Amino acid sequence: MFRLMVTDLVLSLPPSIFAGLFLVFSALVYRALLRYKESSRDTEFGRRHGCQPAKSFLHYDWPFAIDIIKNGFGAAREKKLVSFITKCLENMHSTLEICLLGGRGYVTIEPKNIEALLSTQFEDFHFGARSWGMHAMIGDGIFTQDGKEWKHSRDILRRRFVHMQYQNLKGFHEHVEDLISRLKAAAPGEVDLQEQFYRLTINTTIAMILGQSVESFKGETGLLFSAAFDEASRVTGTRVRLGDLYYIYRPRGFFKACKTIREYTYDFVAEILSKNSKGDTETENGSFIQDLYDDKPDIGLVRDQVLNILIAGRDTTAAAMSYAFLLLLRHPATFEILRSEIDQVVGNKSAITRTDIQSMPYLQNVLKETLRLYPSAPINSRFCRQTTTLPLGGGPDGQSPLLVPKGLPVAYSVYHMQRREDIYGPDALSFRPERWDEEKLADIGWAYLPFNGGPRVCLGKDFALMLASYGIVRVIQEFPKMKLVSREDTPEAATDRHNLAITMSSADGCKVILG
Ligand code: HEM
Repeated sequence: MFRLMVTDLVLSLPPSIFAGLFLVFSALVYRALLRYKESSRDTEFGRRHGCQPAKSFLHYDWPFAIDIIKNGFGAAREKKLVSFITKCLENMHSTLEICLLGGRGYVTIEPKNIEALLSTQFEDFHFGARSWGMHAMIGDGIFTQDGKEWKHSRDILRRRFVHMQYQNLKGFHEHVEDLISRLKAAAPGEVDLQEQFYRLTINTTIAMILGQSVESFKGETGLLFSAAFDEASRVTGTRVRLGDLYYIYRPRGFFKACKTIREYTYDFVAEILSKNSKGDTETENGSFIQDLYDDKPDIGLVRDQVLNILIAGRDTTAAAMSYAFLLLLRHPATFEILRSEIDQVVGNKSAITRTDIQSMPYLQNVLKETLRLYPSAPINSRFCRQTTTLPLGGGPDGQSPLLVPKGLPVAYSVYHMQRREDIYGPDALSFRPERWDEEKLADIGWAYLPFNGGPRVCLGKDFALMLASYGIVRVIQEFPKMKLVSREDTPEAATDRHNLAITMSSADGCKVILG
């Protein structure tokens, strides 16, 4: 009876609908066949490369791992997402398979696998969905591009960065002294250093890229721009974490914030280009923008590239400086060693040079150790471009390769890798800058990676380390007696709450009494 009804229905359909249904059905069958063919090709590929199934799997109790998603969102609300992820990774092998909402992927904290992702098998992986979530804020630029477009952007920008590397640090002076004046105005009271460092890094990064004094950013424009930038970065961080579901998160105010920063940046770029064309540029740094424009004469594209560098440069360096102070002030003996190194090398001198910084090995160790415990980009990911393997993580001992089919995401956590006791020793969680003088860390290689490695290694590493060093030296010279507002006994306690967006920062800031 049912069969007859269906036959009647089909025969009563106009021929065009019938043809349409037939096409859809054929397409579905074709896709299923293709998937089947691909997966048998992948299995064959895995067999040839000695791949074994993953040793560890993310444990969940509810179907589709909904409990993990729910608890993860809860932890993020309480600023405890990093600790939540730490718990999930506990007692696991260094590479594990996860399956969330039916989507499979790997998470790794294994140096060899991370080296494969970022360097030795660079061509097998790309950014994938990560870039889509960033697009509304920063458009197309070095941070969102892949393949040929990325390579082109990188070549152009690298030339500018290499050039900057040989500059003395005079460009930082004005902005660091502005910071010191703001702190002096607040002394001897309480101040959140983290907020102040954000202001310092946005000013210096803008000055470096736009090549003119930041006068135009001072006052209301600068504040509006910074507030919009904060809001847009915060939302963009969550959109990036949502992968290809990024578009479902669109809180009120987000698109307005994106519009504000995009319009302001467009105007700044246009103004500089117009000044350049009249021969009116204040410093030779104006050529940063000019280089980009000469390469592709489209102000919108130059604007996007500028925003890409801003997002890469602002939060990362400010967070590193804040965590450095949090750690130093919880370890007064370490603070004292650094203070006395500063005293010996530069005394009260305020114009710090590159040579001064290079003569302070303890300061370099402090920054290295800070970025080990709190890497600014703690968790990152890549998507597989073509079916490949990861060197480790498969088989009963986790020593066999793993098959990575095309399209699969692989997340890597530098944060957790840099805290591994089997690599850094039983005191891996302690802040101990001296460890960097020990021989066993001399060949640390891919197990220390705050600036990434391989072809996409951070372009601003030298800039960031010089600025952070300069800022730390000046703040300690001026306020050698500063104290944390709430001094916890355990070094980790107060920094345990983090904002995890694209970068990580202390959710409670770095509140100090300047003394
Ligand atoms: C402590 C400070 C910093 C840290 C820890 C840091 C870390 C990183 C990391 C981990 C990446 C790789 C991201 C990825 O491929 O997924 C990266 C890329 C990048 N960084 Fe930094 N960064 C810092 C400061 C800066 C600064 C100050 C600038 C510029 C002013 C900058 C410019 C860039 C650029 C342009 C890229 C993209 C490189 C590419 O994809 O080819 N960074 N950074």
